[in-house]
Order: sequence, then C-alpha cells, then structure tokens
Amino acid sequence: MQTPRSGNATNRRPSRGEDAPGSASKAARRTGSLNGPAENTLGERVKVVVRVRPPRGQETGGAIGLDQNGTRLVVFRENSVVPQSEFEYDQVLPPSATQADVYQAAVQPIVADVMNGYNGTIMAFGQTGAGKTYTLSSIQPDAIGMMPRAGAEIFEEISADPGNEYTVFMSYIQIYMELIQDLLRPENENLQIRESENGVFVAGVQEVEVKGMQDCLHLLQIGDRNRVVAFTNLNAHSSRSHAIVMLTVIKRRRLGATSRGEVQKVKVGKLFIVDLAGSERLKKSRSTGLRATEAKSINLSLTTLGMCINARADPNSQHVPFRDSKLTRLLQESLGGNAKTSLVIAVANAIEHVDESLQTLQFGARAMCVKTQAVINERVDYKLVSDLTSRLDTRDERTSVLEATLMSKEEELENLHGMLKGEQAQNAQVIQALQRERQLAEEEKERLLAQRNAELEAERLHKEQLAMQLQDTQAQAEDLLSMHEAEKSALLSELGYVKDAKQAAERDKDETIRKLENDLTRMQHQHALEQERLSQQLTMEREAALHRKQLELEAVQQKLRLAQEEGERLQAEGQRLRVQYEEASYQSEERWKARLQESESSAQRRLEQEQGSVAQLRSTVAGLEADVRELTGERNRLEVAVDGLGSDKHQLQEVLSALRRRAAELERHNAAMARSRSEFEQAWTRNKRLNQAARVIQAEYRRFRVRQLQRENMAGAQALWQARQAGQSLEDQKAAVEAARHAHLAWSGRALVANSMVLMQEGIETIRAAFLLPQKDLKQVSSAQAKLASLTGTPGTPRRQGSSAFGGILTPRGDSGSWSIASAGSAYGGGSPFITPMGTPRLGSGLGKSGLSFASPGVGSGGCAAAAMYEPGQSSGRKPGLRVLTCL
Ligand SMILES: Nc1ncnc2c1ncn2[C@@H]1O[C@H](COP(=O)(O)OP(=O)(O)OP(=O)(O)O)[C@@H](O)[C@H]1O
Repeated sequence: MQTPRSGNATNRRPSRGEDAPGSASKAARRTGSLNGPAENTLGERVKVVVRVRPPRGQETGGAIGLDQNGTRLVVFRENSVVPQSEFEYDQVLPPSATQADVYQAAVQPIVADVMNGYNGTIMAFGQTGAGKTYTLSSIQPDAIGMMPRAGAEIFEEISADPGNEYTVFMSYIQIYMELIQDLLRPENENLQIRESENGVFVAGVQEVEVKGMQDCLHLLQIGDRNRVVAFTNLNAHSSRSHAIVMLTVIKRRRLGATSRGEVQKVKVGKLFIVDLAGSERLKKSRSTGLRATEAKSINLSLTTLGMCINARADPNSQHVPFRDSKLTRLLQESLGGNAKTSLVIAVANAIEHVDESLQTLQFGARAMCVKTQAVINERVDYKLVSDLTSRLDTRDERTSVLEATLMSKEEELENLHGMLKGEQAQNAQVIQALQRERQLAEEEKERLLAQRNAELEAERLHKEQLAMQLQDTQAQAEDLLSMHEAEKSALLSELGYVKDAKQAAERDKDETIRKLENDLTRMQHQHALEQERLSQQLTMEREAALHRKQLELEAVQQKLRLAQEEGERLQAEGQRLRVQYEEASYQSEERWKARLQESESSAQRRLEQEQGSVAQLRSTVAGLEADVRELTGERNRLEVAVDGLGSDKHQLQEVLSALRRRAAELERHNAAMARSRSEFEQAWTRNKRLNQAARVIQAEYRRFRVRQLQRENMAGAQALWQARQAGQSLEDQKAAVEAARHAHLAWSGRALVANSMVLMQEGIETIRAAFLLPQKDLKQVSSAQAKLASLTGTPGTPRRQGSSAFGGILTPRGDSGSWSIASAGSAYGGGSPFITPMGTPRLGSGLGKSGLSFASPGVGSGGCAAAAMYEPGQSSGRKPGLRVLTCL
C-alpha cells in the first residue's frame, strides 16, 4: 500500500533537466555514426502527462482530486476523506480537458521536434477502458485524437516550408500475442525486429508514402479495421493488442552539386504513436478462453515494460530487459535512447478502479525518472537521393501491380466504393473540424496579437513619455547641479563670512545668555522681595486691622459692660429708691412718687441711650467682620497672584535651561571642530616630519654614495700606483685597477647592504617616531632585513641587475575568503633609499588607500631592494602598523 506523499519519495516530480539513471551511451555512439557533431538535447527526461477520464455508466466518481496548478493529483479510496496517495507530474489534465489540450501538453512539442529531425514517441498507458485509444486514435469530429492531429500538423508545417523537400511515410503495426502484424498489409502477421546502425526497426513493414491528411486518415482507418478489438466486461471496444503508428518525415535541403552527384542535407524524424493495450485484472474482466490468453499476454508485456522503466529509472541497474518482449524491444529507443518521449497516463476517475489507477500512476511516476538522449538525425548525403528515387520507382511499380490487381477486382471495388465514400465523407468531416479548430485558434492568436500590439504600442508611448520625462529630469538635474555648484561656491565664499558671523553670533549669544541670566536672577530676586514684602504687608495690615478691631470690640464690650453695670446699678438704684419710696411713703407718697417716676424715666432714657449705643457698636462689629472677610479675600487674591508669578518663573527657568542646552551643544560643536583642526594639524605635521625623514635618508644616502665612489676611486688609484711601481704593462695595470675596483665593489656591495640596513632601520625608526608605531611591527621589519641580509650577505655573489621589491597591504575581500592588495609600494634596486608617500594622509575617509613604502638601496652592478608598507588603517578600523614587507 502506498503511503501519503510525505512518505513517498518516488512520487516526486524530478525536474526535466535532472539526471536519469543509465543514460544511453548507445545513443551517443550512434550520434557519432549517423550525425557527426549534430545538435542534441542531452539529458532530457520522459515527459509524463496524466489524463483523467470522467466516470462512465455505473462508475462512481470522486477517486481522483486535482490541484490548481495542474501538476498534482491525489487518489481517494472508497468512503475515505483522507487521500491514499499524492502524485506530481509534468501536467495533470482534468476530466474536462479537451483533445486539443492533450495535444498541446503532450504531442505538439514532440511533433515540432520530429520536424527538426528528432525521433519522437507518444505513448498512452493505462488500465483497460481508461481512454488510451480515445485519446490517440479517435476520429470523431468533436474529439479528434492525437494521431490525426499530429498528421495534420506535419502536413501543415510542410506546406508552410517550401524551402525544403519533404517525404512522409506511414506504417501501422500491432503486437498481438507477441506477434507483430502489419495492419496495412494484414497478411504479414509475423514481422521480425532487426537492429541496424540507425536503431531498431521492423523488417518488411509496409511503409506507405502519404501526401496529405486524407492519406493519413485513410491508412489509419484501414489499420484500425484490422486491429484486434473485442468486447470485454470492462470495455465494449477493448484493444487486445499494442498498436504503433510510425510516421517518418524525411526533410531534404539541396546543398549543391558535385562530381559525385547532388549533395543534400537530409534530416529524418520518426514519430511513434503507441497505443498500448490496457492492463486488466482477469478477476474483474471475468475474461475466459482467448480473451484471458490475450489479457495474460498483454499483462506480461506490460510487466516487462514496467521492469524496463524501473531499470532505466534506477541508476544502479546493470541490465534493462528490453529483449524480454517485442514491445520493449521495439520501444528500446523511446525508453532512454535516441528519442524524445511523452507518456500519456490514462486513468479513470472511478472509485471502482482505484487499485488499477494507483498502479498506473506509480508507473507514470517511475517513468519520470527515465532520461533520453535525443539527437538530430541529420547527414549530408549523396546517395540518399538515388536510394529514395529507386524506392519510389519500386513503389510505383508496386502501385501499378496493385492497380492491375484492383482492376481485376472491380467488383470488390464497387462494393468497397460505397464504404470508401462514407469513409471519405467522414475524413472530410475530420479535416473540416480540424480546419475549423485551427481557424478558431488562428483568430484567437490574431486577437491576442492585436491586443499585445496595442499593449506594446501603449507601452512604447509610455516609455517615450518616460524618456521625455527622464530628459526633462536630467536637464533639471543638470540645471540643479550647476545651480548647486554655483551655490556651493557662493556658500564656500560665504563660509568665511558665516564663520565670522557665527563667532559674532556666538559672542552675542553668550552676551544675551548672560543678560538673560542676569535679568532672570534680578527678576527672581525682585519677585522674592516683592512676595516677601507683600506677605509682610498683608500680615501686618491684617494684624493691625484685627488688632484695631479687637481694640474697638474690646472698647465696645467695655462700654457694654459699663452700660450693663450702669443698668444694673440703675436697677439697684431703682430698687433702692423703691425701698426709699416705700420708706418715704410714709413721708410723702406723692413727692417720692414724682421723684421716683422722674428717676425711672431718666433711667429709662439712659437705658435706651445705652441700648442705642450697643446696637451701634454691634453694627460697627459687623462692619469690622465684613472688613476682615474682605481682607481675607484680598489675601487669597494676593496668594493666587503669587502662584501665577511662580509658574512664570518656571517657564523662565525652562527657557533658560533650553538656552543652556543649546550653549552646551555649541560648545561641543566647537570642541569637535577644534579637535578636527588639531587632528588635521597633527596629520599635516606628521606628513612634514615624514618628508623631512625622507630628505634626511636621501641626503644620507647621497653622502654614503659619494664616500663609496671616493673609496672605489682610491682603491683603483692605489692599485694603479702599485702596478706602476711593480713596472707592469699597461694591460696588467688596467687589469689590476679593474680587479681592485671589482674587489671593492664586492666589499662595497656588502657594506652598502649593511649600510642600507642601518638606513632602513633609521627610516623605520623615523616612521615609527612619526606615527608612534607599536614595537611589534618592527619585528616584521627585522624579519625582512634578515631575509635581505641572507640574500645579499655572500661576498661576490652576482645579483640581478635592477632588483625590485614590492610591499602591499593585504585586505580580506568581503566574505569570499580571497584577498586583495589594498595599497602597495615598490622599490627598485640601484636607486636611492626612499620613503614614498603612497597617498597623502587625509582626515576622514580614504585613509585605507594611503600608506608609505620604504625601500633599501640597490648596489651598483648587482641590485637588491626591500620595501616596507605602512598603513595608518584608520578607515577600516584596523590598528595602524606595517602590514607586509619585502620581496627581492
Ligand atoms: N476523456 C474522455 N472523455 C469521454 N469519454 C472517454 C474519455 N476517455 C475515454 N472515453 C470513453 O471511454 C471508453 C473507453 O475508452 P478507450 O477505448 O479509449 O479505452 P482504452 O484505454 O483504449 O481501453 P483498452 O485498453 O481496453 O483498449 C470509450 O467509450 C471512450 O469513448
């Protein structure tokens, strides 16, 4: 049982260029024998297109589900919502697909290749009744099959190509129970398979030249009539044999004429259309007798076909059993040889046939791994023309014999005539249907072409507009650029003024800040004073008013107390008078009465007076209380005013802090500018020091060279003097001088190198001093010196003239693992020691390109040189230092 797709790697669709196992080397051999260095398409694999037939009659659909892309399908078992298996192919055509769709997907590309001289195979495989014959050979006008369509296209291509001469032959055979029968000459029922340098072929098969579609259809119908078809339980018209239509297209182009005859370029394309008999389960078909024997033979040959496919798909397979059946022997080239192959897998969308469909789909999935190696069957031929002519002559002879036979069988002809007429009418219908289809396709093509032209025109206009816009934009950009340049220079000239203005503005700003700070402090101080004064004044006023009112209140209360005391006293007096009255009643009731009344009324008046003054005092107290309330309100108002002053103060503080921040920023900016300036000055100074160092070393070298020449001359002069003293001949004197000079030269070479070491060391020290090189970098210098010394240390060793040295800085090139020289310096032996600035150190970017090279001097007749590189390295974030030294 198959597992779902995730676990079933065999169902995966390999890409068309993917390697298939066991590529056919035989085809490659044939390429050499037949085609020479012909064009080929190495490694193309079998294209597999699945066609799903709709359910028929009693069949239950829903066994196959298709995806949107048209490349995958899933198979469901009965009553299962989970797919049993998933497959992927080059194309999956749904039940609604038309014959034209199948042709486009599987046949059209192969036919095009056949017209170009390739071998092509279209093969239909599937269970009995799955629709193979319907797909390939149907001549129903509404469902014309692949074979008539392929023939129609071939003849259409031929009529559209008058530059080439075409000949088309057609054969039609069937393999029935392992016997090959010619369906166009059914009496030939046991044809044999042979093999030549051009591949496998059926010996003695009738190859009928066809001149047009009519001929093709006619032969197809003859063959179909002769094909073994029978009623079975599974298909009313079940093909009991494998049928193969072969169309050979010979395309000739005349190249010229030679003494050996006419030279032609000949391309031979062969198209095989194979309608395999359907596999069937005897249990299901309930076939017996002959039908059962047929079924067994069919199944056997299909099993062999499966085994061959498996072997071709397996890279480790050693043997492909092509010879085990006539079918596989004949299809040998199509299954991995010199052919382009399309396999149409026919399956029925019926639950009843799920097992057979799964087997068929598995077969298709394996076939996708089979790789073919098609080559163009092309050659330049002298003989072929005459061969073909003789074949044509033979055919003519045979035709005349046949005509004679036909003449003698006129009766038979008459009987057949009616049948032929019907056939021709049907053929005409087929041709008409094909023409209609093609016309419709042409119209659709023209419509699409017109639409595309309109789109292209619109696009062109749009592009023109864009180009114009681009030009405008460019012009604008150029204007802007020139404006920008002018502005830039104006700005640069203004920069000086601006700097001054900035300084003045900074001074103003400092002044303003100071003033603002002073103002703020003063205001704060005033505000605090005012606040304090107001609150003191308020407190004092309030306290004074309160005190005053308190005093007034106390005075009033005192008066009230006095008045009450007076009242009490008066009441006591009245009491006392009443007592006196009562006492004096004895004396003069009348007199005392009057006096009492008078006293009473005066006391009453005084009491009223006192009560009036009390009321007055009370109103005064109420007035005072109102004043107190008013003063309290005033105090609240003053407090609110004091709060307002507080928020103003806060705002002023914020402004002040913003100003302080701005001032700090300006200070930072000024500091950065100062730093940049000082860095620039340092770099400038370093550069100057380096130039000085270079001049010093050059002067030193010049002095050294002068001394060296003087010594050399002296050595020569001494040698000359000694030779003269010895009375030597002029020649000997010359030789002595040369020898002395040569000896000195050897010495001076060593001395020079030693000296140059010193000079180099001095130079490095100078550079180090200038750049504060780390001590470890000097180790590289030492190792270079050691190498230099080892190469120049042997006295008298001849040296190459003008040695050169080269130093460079290796920098990694991205993540690629390779290196590049970021900057380099070189020295040339025989010159003076020098330090060459490789670039002027600048601030900012570009430091990676700057550096210094340092070289030792060369010697007179021999030369040696060494170079050192110094790279500041700031741009790439590396530490400065000497990176690479020397070579000689
Ligand atoms: N795509 C299709 N649409 C409609 N009918 C189809 C389709 N395919 C096949 N049929 C019908 O199914 C029946 C069987 O088809 P066909 O004879 O082509 O099957 P087969 O695979 O050639 O079978 P066998 O192997 O037994 O010859 C025919 O009646 C045919 O018209």
